[in-house]
Amino acid sequence: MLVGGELVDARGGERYATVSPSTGQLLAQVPFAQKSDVEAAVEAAERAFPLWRDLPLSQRVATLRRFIAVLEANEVDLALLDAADLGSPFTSMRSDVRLACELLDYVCNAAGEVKGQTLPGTGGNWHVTKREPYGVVGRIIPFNHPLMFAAAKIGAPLVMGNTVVLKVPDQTPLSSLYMGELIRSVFPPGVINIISGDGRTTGDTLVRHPRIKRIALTGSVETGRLIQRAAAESIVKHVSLELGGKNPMIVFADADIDKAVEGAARGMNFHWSQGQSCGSTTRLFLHRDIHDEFAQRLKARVERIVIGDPLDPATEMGCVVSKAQFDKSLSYIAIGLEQGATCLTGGGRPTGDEFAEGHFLRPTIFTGVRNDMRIAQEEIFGPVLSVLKWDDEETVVREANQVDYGLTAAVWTRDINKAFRTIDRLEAGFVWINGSSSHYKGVPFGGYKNSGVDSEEGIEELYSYTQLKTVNIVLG
Ligand SMILES: NC(=O)C1=CN([C@@H]2O[C@H](COP(=O)(O)OP(=O)(O)OC[C@H]3O[C@@H](n4cnc5c(N)ncnc54)[C@H](O)[C@@H]3O)[C@@H](O)[C@H]2O)C=CC1
Ligand SMILES: O=Cc1ccc(S(=O)(=O)O)cc1
Repeated sequence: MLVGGELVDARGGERYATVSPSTGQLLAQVPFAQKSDVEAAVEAAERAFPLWRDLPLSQRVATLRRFIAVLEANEVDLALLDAADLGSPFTSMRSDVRLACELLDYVCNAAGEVKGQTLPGTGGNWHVTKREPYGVVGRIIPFNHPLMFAAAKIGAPLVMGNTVVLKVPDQTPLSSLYMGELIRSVFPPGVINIISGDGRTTGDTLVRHPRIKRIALTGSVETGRLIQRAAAESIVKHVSLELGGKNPMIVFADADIDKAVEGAARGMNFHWSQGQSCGSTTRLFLHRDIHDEFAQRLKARVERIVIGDPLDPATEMGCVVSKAQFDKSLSYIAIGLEQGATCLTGGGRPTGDEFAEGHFLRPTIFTGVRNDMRIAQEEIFGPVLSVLKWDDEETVVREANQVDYGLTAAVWTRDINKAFRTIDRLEAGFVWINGSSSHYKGVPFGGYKNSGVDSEEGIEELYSYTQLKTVNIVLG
């Protein structure tokens, strides 16, 4: 782990194993941070804060640019670690490293735009606002895009003058820990601290720390709720949450079918993460007139996806991260069948000796899904797509909204009026018209309803790592 500029173990020597999801082999024993280790990381971040805060913005930006250069120079190694630890394809993990660099580049460019205001004077007085960092920020990330989240999600708090304690994912810690080694000499000691461990001890201690006012989580709804409660039991905190999704993609009969079939396959992120991305469009609403043809074309499309060894550059889809995620997907496949849906393709492990040891699953499509079925309501976080048939606009919008989540949604039509009418009524924070899956530089991403609080990736994220101070200059 990286604490106060030093590479350290847990003080008591506690470690846990991280295992390859594609072969079952032990990859490494990594430090398991206990309460005293979290305390040490927070103290190091507190010590580093005044100097980092007082650096001119240009110097903080220059430091982040050196960080980007280190990531770029180590793209292959970082991507290999993620492919080995997570099971996603090496080529996708290379693009994750580049995405992290792009997101960091945006943060560097946008930082100067985070400004205060001058307000109309009262009685000759002046009133100005300024933005100040919080101090130490606690940043907690999930397993599914390990390096991308570890690198990109520390950009905004750091550039705004905060120091950070980053809690890396339990299941996929290797790339984040290696990143700590690589950036040790880039940042002044204690500005960025990187700790590994679990949620219950390591994460919870960070969340409850009485001198951390600002906590940010990317993770599940369940963890988001636990964190809101734990934070509130400690002090009053600013908690931002990027959580799960059960995201609808609505295809009208007039859509460009070739593009929409590709959009549905890409929207599931089979290629990027075996469906383990919270923005995945996992509920596909097809208009009755195009349903059968669309479903057949999508089946053919996903059956062409090359499943294989995550380390092989030719692999398009790897395996899911753990036995727990594998079993979860299989149990939802069983539930889908039990509740009367039809498995159009997939439904289990691919055949072949090379898939016997790993957590490999075929891309799975269910048709005949009703909106009240569990596979239409609950986040599976695996390669399982639910297809629902629709007839009228009002019903499809109601059903699309009839879930507890509200992260992303997609609408496919050639009619701009239909498109806007529909997106205006969809309860989701990030909506595509004739698109899916993509994130765009500087464009905010965040959820409605149980999918989160606040947004990231746009200027609002930078503001969210500042607190507002109003200064009254009394002249009158
Ligand atoms: N909205 C978004 O941008 C994204 C959301 N996600 C969501 O993340 C979930 C999958 O990732 P997982 O790693 O399984 O999520 P998770 O919620 O189990 O864990 C996420 C992180 O929170 C930590 N954690 C767990 N319990 C904690 C506690 N009580 N206190 C403090 N920290 C705790 C974990 O150690 C881990 O580092 C899915 O629900 C997915 O939708 C994933 C990626 C992006
Ligand atoms: O920052 C880019 C980003 C954020 C979230 C996701 S997903 O939620 O896992 O889809 C992907 C990329």
